[in-house]
Amino acid sequence: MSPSATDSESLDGRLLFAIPKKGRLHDKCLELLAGSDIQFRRSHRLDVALVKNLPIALVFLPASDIPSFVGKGNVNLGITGHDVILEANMENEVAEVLRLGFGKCALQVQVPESSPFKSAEDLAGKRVVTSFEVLAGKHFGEIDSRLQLTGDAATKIEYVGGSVEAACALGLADGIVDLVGKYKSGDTMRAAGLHAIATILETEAVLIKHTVEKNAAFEPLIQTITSRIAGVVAAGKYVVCEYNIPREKVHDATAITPGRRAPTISPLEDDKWVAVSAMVEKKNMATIMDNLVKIGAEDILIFNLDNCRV
Ligand SMILES: Nc1ncnc2c1ncn2[C@@H]1O[C@H](COP(=O)(O)OP(=O)(O)OP(=O)(O)O)[C@@H](O)[C@H]1O
Ligand SMILES: O=P(O)(O)OC[C@H]1O[C@H](OP(=O)(O)OP(=O)(O)O)[C@H](O)[C@@H]1O
Repeated sequence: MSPSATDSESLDGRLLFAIPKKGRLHDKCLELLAGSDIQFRRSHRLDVALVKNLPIALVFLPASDIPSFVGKGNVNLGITGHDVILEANMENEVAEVLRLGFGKCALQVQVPESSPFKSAEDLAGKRVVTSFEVLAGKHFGEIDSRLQLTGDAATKIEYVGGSVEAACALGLADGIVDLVGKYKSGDTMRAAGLHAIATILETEAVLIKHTVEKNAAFEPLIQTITSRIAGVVAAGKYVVCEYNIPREKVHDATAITPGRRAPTISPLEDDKWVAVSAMVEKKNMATIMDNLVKIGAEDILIFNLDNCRV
């Protein structure tokens, strides 16, 4: 009989890799796994999936539980938000191996547009609702102690599991602490008639590993997985830019497209011209092309990368 993911013996010798089972990070994690050629089939409703081509088992968990699973060594590796690591107080138990460039958002203090409170200090002593009671508690704890607000005068932090943005309209809170997406950011906040008055933390998804020796035997496999995932992340971040430029402009061209180490410069049949090839950050692509045109570059081409190791 072939091993099943529910058969705990089949997990022996496998590195356990925790993946968010739903929510904002889930789909991006599946893209990373596919790009890293980590092949698996997850049976309906099962939260453990054996990887077919590597000695790994994927464990699908809520993003907020992953820091403590990794921190306590129940799983070896995981992907989650930097914010939830701090919220779980696991920053000393897990090592952040790689930033993944998605799940970018900010944990912000928000109040109704019409609120008289203009800063987190104004809100101190009032009612604050959040899913991040540790981080919000630390933030307002510091303000309270600075403003000497103690006992009944201290800020009242109340936990809710979701839909935090509704708390002010429902009369439960004077302000909230919640995440605001970095791209197309603030839709939820604006729809709820709120605006941000302070930022507690900027965060993105990270690859994390257990810090203690429990991982020693898996270290070579962790290196392989990290290198593959880093390749997928870099391939999403960079494009290759190729163009022709008069030879006397090579110096200017190199300043515009320095590449990661140096641009590749190749001769053309016309010896007054050279071809240049360099990796550039996707987000700067349009400006770089504008600047190349200005110095006389021609035939500028941009190529997406499927994968890379840089
Ligand atoms: N709007 C957003 N834009 C980008 N990243 C986000 C956003 N909201 C949350 N994240 C990131 O995704 C992580 C998981 O958030 P998400 O709301 O998906 O949680 P979840 O595990 O689905 O929880 P829930 O049980 O509340 O649905 C957050 O900790 C944060 O790092
Ligand atoms: O700035 P935006 O892109 O609008 O995203 C922000 C919202 O996303 C998250 O909640 P999510 O939608 O995951 O659901 P939740 O309220 O159940 O946590 C977060 O808690 C905000 O409410």
